[in-house]
Amino acid sequence: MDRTLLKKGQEIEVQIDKIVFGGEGLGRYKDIAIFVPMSVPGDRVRVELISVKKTYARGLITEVVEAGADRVEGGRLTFEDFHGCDFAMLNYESQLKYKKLMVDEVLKGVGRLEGYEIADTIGADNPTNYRNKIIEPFAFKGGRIVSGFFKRKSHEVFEVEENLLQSPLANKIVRELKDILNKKRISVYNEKSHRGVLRHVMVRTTSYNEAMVVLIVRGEVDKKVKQALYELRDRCSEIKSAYISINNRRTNVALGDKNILIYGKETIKERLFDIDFNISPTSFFQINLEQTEKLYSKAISYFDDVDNKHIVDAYSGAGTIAMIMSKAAKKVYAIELVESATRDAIATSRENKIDNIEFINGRAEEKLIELIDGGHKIDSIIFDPPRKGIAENILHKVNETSIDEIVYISCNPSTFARDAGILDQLGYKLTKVQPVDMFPQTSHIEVIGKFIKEA
Ligand SMILES: C[S@@+](CC[C@H](N)C(=O)[O-])C[C@H]1O[C@@H](n2cnc3c(N)ncnc32)[C@H](O)[C@@H]1O
Repeated sequence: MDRTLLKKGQEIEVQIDKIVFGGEGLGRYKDIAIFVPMSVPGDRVRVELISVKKTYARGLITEVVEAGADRVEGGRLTFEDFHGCDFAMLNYESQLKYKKLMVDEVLKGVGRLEGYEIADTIGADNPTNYRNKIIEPFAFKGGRIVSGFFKRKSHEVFEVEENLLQSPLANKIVRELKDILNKKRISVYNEKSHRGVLRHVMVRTTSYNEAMVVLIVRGEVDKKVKQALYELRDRCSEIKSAYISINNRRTNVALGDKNILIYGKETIKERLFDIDFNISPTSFFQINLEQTEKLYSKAISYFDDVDNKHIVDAYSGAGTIAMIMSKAAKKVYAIELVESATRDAIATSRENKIDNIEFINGRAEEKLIELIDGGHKIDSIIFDPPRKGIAENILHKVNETSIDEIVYISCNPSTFARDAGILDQLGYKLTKVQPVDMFPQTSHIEVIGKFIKEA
């Protein structure tokens, strides 16, 4: 078919055949691939085309003509209807099923891998209100300060009364904060003019029902903004730590360079495996506590034997995995780039009298190489890098050693698949893969892989 027959803005009817990596449904119109966000296999949908390319087009649903079996009921159609959750149109069991299929597909497609065992996705008992950290942008709309999430592919803020993924405590704090800010009539940052004050709010909540609030502003520590945080504490006694973060840059990154403690403690604590971990505003901490316990247990079970071993925890964040493994290991090296995270980890280890971890602050691509070049004994490595994956020089360096076991946790299956492909070429075979649903209602998925060097 001549694709020029398709035009942006046109409405067509499509049968959805599958969900592809990234979470969109895929169907065909004549011989053109049509990607349809928020659709499920078996759906027959009317879509309005929002872009038309040479070999494919993308359309947004205007009507579900016939619903696929995995679709939830309730007549909701859009990303906004589902509070910005791009997988919430699927019932929960099906989310888990498609996540496993997506991981498998990307391992075969990107990594060209085969011969591994892939387990069913580990699901959550609580697939809503699980997030312990939220960051919401502010906007000024209809004469009011609002906050929420950005609409799909736009910078227009969409507000919801009770966010589906946030903890009830975070929902309450954000609601009270907006009420206070509206009464104080503090200006909202405008990214075009680079003027105005309020940019984002970040709230971390814990299983102790405590919270940290970080108000991110342009300018300086203003009296009115400070006052707003004090009034917020009067309304929400759960807040144990409050910061103002100054972000004067033209950037999409929320947190600024200067984070100033306004009241309370510098860190809040969260408990995992009987350890209370310190968390600063800028330190990484997994956002879903229930699933983190399952993720770490499974990852650690992938090691043949930890007892008395020398382990590297590369990309170690606030030191969670290192500290859990230190109970059985002889020594753990914890390598982390962000200074506050290393500082938090050191404080946690002291408070818990853990003395067999060496905390190394710096880039894994330099510090791990130094460890290896320094001749330190290393039996196994656990990697848990950010979305961009592991720097390639690390994988080549590891290959020069006698380390024959690697466990790799990833929040991005496509870079995981790329790195697994490189490891495969080096002789490290991917033997087992475990998808873990850290992000229910969204198409994001965490994976754990075990690699063994062939003798
Ligand atoms: C996905 S988090 C994992 C943290 C930790 N393992 C956990 O489960 O909480 C990735 C961590 O890698 C850190 N990081 C990012 N780039 C890095 C680099 N080049 N070298 C070392 N750490 C890095 C981030 O600051 C973050 O703490």
